[in-house]
Amino acid sequence: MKILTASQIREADAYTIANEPIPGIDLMERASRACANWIQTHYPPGQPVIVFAGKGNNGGDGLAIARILLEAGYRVHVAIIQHMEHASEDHIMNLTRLKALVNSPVQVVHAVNEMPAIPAGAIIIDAILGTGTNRPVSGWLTNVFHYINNKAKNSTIVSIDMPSGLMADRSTKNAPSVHADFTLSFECYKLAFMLPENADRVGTPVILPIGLHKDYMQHVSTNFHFVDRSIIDTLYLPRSPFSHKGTYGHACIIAGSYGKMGAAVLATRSCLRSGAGLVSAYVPTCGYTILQESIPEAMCITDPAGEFSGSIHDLDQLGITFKAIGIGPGIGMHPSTVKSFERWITLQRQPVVIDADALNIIAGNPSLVQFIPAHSILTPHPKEFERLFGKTTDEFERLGLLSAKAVAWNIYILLKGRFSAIACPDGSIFFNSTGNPGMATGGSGDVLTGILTGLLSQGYQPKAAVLLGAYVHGAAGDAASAHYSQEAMSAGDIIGHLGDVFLSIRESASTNKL
Ligand SMILES: NC(=O)C1=CN([C@@H]2O[C@H](COP(=O)(O)OP(=O)(O)OC[C@H]3O[C@@H](n4cnc5c(N)ncnc54)[C@H](O)[C@@H]3O)[C@@H](O)[C@H]2O)[C@@H](O)CC1
Ligand SMILES: [K+]
Repeated sequence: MKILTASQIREADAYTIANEPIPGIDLMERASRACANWIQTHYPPGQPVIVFAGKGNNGGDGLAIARILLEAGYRVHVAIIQHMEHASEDHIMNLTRLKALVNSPVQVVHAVNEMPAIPAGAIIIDAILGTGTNRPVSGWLTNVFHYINNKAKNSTIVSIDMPSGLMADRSTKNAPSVHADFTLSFECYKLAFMLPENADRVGTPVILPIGLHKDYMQHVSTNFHFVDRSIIDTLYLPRSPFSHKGTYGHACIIAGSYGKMGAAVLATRSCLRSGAGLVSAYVPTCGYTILQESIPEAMCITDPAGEFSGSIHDLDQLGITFKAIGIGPGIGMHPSTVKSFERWITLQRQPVVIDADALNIIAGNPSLVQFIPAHSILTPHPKEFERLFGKTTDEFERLGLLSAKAVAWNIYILLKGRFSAIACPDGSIFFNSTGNPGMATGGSGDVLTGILTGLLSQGYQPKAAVLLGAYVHGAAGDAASAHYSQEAMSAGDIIGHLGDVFLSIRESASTNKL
């Protein structure tokens, strides 16, 4: 799914109005009905509803939702927030329609002391500002937001299109905004929803299709995408009935050190569970028994240094042709490991997966960047990202940096998070849609490294591998949390659920082809 900017959404609205064609007021009615339906599906008519409406089209949506809910038997109170003098045309039209209803209560609020009381258990509809927000909110609106956020007990804030105060494409990290429980947003995710700085403002985003014109949506060009199932199904490569283990490549996981052999075990196991034909683990001698006993299906190559790896650079001399290599989980930062990694990276000619301490080694010696093979995949978490690329003032700036580095280094960078951001060498960014907080646990990243290496090994191109790998990793985490709970699940449980995810993708990909 494409993620559009506020101005592209305005263009999409205008294109739809002109080419469907449909009057703007009817498009607003469609959007408002989609919201009202969602509310009616989730909350019974007995609950009081308070609608806070601004003076633009977001407010117009609020007024239309109020009318539809009133007609459906809800008790609705409407407060128009006078944040500007003149109302939009469609706001005025919807106000007229609302006032035509018998006993419809409409109050105009000019100051925070005029705000209506919010009863316990109320559904608060926040339709003050939407994608038209063009500056951080200040002045008395700040107090209005504060009043709404300090809502009465058991009430729920449902923001329409955007939590008021948030800008779709710019940081409003330090500006006031409504903190929604749910944000019902039209047609597509907004960039602001993808960023951790807005997590407690957006609440749960719900995307409601409103039938914006297909031609516009197909042709509009954007750098930002949300990786949903429709993208994933097109990436999946079914295995050929005539294949053998050689078809799916020999993968190598370079991982582990004394006390961190679990990282090697997790990455190796997830690599095997992601379809590699053969998997070798390259580990220090101290990890030999651990690895062989826990994963009999994997081969094991040992580094003579003992408790850490110091001869990674000699791997190429073994005469084995690896189809894909993943390096980093648990390797540590012993000076010999650092030196050995530095030599090894200069010898690589095909895309590799680089994670954890391998990233920290590169951060400590930025001249290594020139040796990272084109289209390699780097998987930093935010701290590793900062060590590699430096600090940024907000997360929009960080996205810009992420994209610029992926272009400059000609690589894929997967920045881990709730919606992991995957930057591609062409500058585009894909946000992964799966995963949950239960995955914020030791070893989860090692599992991802193994999955990515396994996918590369069996012939996925790096872009397909990183998009599919991130999705599968998150989806297996979701399945694990459904089974064990977010608290009790561990990284190994993610591996345990990879099978369910591959089965389900295989099934829907083959159904789509019928
Ligand atoms: N155009 C269309 O056809 C549709 C628009 N829709 C709704 O229209 C919304 C966009 O409407 P508008 O473009 O009228 O904009 P908004 O309703 O978001 O904002 C209204 C006005 O508030 C003012 N404003 C901006 N920032 C402010 C700030 N920080 N403090 C105080 N005032 C500020 C601006 O003058 C802005 O035009 C969408 O979010 C969506 O809810 C939907 O009804 C779907 C269809
Ligand atoms: K809003």
